[in-house]
Amino acid sequence: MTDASSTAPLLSLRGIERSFQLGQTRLRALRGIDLTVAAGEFMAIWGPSGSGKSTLLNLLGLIDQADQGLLCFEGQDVRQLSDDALSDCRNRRIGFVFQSFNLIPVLSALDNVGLSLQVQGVPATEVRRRATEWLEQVGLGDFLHFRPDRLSGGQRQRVAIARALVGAPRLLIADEPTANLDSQTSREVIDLIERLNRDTGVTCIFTTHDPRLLARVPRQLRLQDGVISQDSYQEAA
Ligand SMILES: Nc1ncnc2c1ncn2[C@@H]1O[C@H](COP(=O)(O)OP(=O)(O)OP(=O)(O)O)[C@@H](O)[C@H]1O
Repeated sequence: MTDASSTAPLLSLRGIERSFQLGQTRLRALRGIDLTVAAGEFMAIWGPSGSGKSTLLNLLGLIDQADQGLLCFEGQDVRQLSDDALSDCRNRRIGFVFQSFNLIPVLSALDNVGLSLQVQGVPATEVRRRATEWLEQVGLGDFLHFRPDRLSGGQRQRVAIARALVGAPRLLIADEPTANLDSQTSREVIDLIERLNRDTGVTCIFTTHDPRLLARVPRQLRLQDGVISQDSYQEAA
């Protein structure tokens, strides 16, 4: 990352376009997105099915690249990064949570959370210490040795959140983290993400279909037909 990273917003998007070719037609999933996200924000992206939420989240998580426009992560234009630098940025600075949890079924909660640190060559005692600490943070201190099939959906998502944050990323990206959970558990998961955002300062961005989950979220970005139709920050300004 460049020297600009200390003062720049975490994410800055200008004129972002993303299209997909479907047979003869070109589908414009994002049609000119301008967005600035400061470090430490907690933001929900919501809106109808097909409005471009996942497409935008994939760009913010550096999983996908725009066809047009400028996207800077910590002040760095991501188009200027080599594939290796982009992967390194994604692996070290961004944690991901998915709607279907994506835990490894044969590993305990502790090993699921510690795996990425182990792969990075962190010593085993340190891996264990940090994974235990994170599982305690998400309220699963009594479930360290449970495999995913012995955990409820809400508990699995908590393991996934611990796994996403154990490497101390700058950004947590969660694509519909509550889609497979009942409404009470969904609220608990969003409350947990909100507390972790407050306590650790990690920037958190998640997508949802469910407007009932927005009450605790300071910034709400509504997408419709590939454009931002509402941004609660701009309305408040
Ligand atoms: N890889 C792809 N190939 C072709 N079309 C795609 C692809 N990804 C997304 N699209 C299209 O782009 C548009 C936006 O999709 P996206 O998944 O971002 O919407 P969404 O708001 O996340 O929808 P949902 O709430 O149903 O998940 C949709 O019309 C979708 O069909």
